[in-house]
Amino acid sequence: MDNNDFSSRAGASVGMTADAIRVRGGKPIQGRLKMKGAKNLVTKAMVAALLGQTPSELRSVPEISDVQVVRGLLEVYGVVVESDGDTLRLDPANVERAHETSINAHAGSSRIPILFCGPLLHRLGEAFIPDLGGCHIGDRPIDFHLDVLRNFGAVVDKLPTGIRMSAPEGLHGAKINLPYPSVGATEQVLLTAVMAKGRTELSGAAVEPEIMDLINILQKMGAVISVDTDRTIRIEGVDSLDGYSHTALFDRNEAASWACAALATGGDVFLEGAQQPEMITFLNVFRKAGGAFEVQDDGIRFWHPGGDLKPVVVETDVHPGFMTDWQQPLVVALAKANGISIVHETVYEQRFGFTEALVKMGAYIQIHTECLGSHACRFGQRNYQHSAVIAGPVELHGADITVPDLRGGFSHFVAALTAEGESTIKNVGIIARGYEHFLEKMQTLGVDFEVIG
Ligand SMILES: CC(=O)N[C@H]1[C@@H](OP(=O)(O)OP(=O)(O)OC[C@H]2O[C@@H](n3ccc(=O)[nH]c3=O)[C@H](O)[C@@H]2O)O[C@H](CO)[C@@H](O)[C@@H]1O
Ligand SMILES: C=C(OP(=O)(O)O)C(=O)O
Repeated sequence: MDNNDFSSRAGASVGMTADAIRVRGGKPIQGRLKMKGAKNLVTKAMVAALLGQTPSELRSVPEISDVQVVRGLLEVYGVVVESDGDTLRLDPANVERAHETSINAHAGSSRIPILFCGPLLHRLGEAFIPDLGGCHIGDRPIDFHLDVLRNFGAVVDKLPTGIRMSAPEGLHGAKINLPYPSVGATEQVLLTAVMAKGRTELSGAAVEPEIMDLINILQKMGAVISVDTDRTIRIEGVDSLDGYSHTALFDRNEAASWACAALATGGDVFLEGAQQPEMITFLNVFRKAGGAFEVQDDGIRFWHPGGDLKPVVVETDVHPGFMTDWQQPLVVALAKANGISIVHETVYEQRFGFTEALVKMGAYIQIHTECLGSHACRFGQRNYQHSAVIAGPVELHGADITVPDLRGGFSHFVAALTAEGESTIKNVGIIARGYEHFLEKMQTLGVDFEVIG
């Protein structure tokens, strides 16, 4: 499936019919937006419902296309999914009767199918996983996932169309050490270990807030999980789990995106539902770059307080570091800062493709293969273009842009908001993967735009 097909399908699945928009920039964004549950938690929470003997209820579910994709997958497996406003009720009672192990229909649209393995192996004894989707920001291998599953006793066969798995002897607890604190692989361990026979010890785990919220959910279901301060997670397998009732953690990535949009445009936004603990690292960088914020009980206000924006040196990292999904809109604000900034991307090897469009719009950005942050990362000696030097301040001008991926697309949109003149942005449907009611939010914030395709 090419990106344009996916873009329009993604947007249309959540009522975003636009595929191209024209934006007239140069106006600060202003207004109040509500942050719903995190894309990176909600989709996994939906998979967790497969493990329950009784129905689950998930609240604050955003209307984004990644949620639709996972809903479609669950329905293929016989899970009955009902929505009422932003609440989902997921009933897995029919999974054994439906006994569907092939989810080819959704190949290529999301990375979540790989997380179905553990729950399906527990429930059905087998699983088939097609080629995965998600943003094209590096190779995104699944070797850690497959190693993890083999450790639990799964038999893995790679086929030309995907991966077939079975667990002839059932799954048993394991001692696992991740070579890198991968978010997905940590979730794979959690979703598999909770019902594996015996104990699992995972060292080198990722501890992102979305993972902690998934642990909250699994504990509500009856799982026994402890997290140590040294990235070790211990799980005692149980024989059965119930459904859960849970309000999803807010989307800190969406919040950071709109905060950067306010900074870059000289604007002022109040993000209802945003919370400080999950954003501490972002808030520090936002302040150092010249932004102002105020934490309130019901959300966080972000604004540009006037004066020059300041250059910063940032290294993306696993939590509690600066999240890789935050750097793209920040780069646009840094293009407007007075001086030279550096962003060293240490999580994905190819996450600066989006800067080409910014350069076309007048930004001064150079990408280097060297590690320009404070420490050498996995990509330093491997010829990956993973450090960006951004010199400002520059005035951006409008351009014709095609959205390459979710966060890169959002940064193009921010660039168009700050630019002199008009920009046309194509492939905007991809933005609906992770940003709820994007066009409506643009209206709320006073953006001058029209849908052109
Ligand atoms: C749906 C979701 O939650 N997506 C998030 C998740 O992606 P995702 O879970 O895919 O990201 P990972 O944390 O697994 O990836 C981190 C790094 O580990 C590497 N790796 C990962 C798995 C593997 O089997 N082998 C391997 O080498 C990846 O190529 C990457 O370089 O965490 C990322 C890092 O916070 C975020 O940017 C994504 O928004
Ligand atoms: C990389 C991202 O998502 P995914 O892992 O779903 O592609 C993202 O949200 O920026």
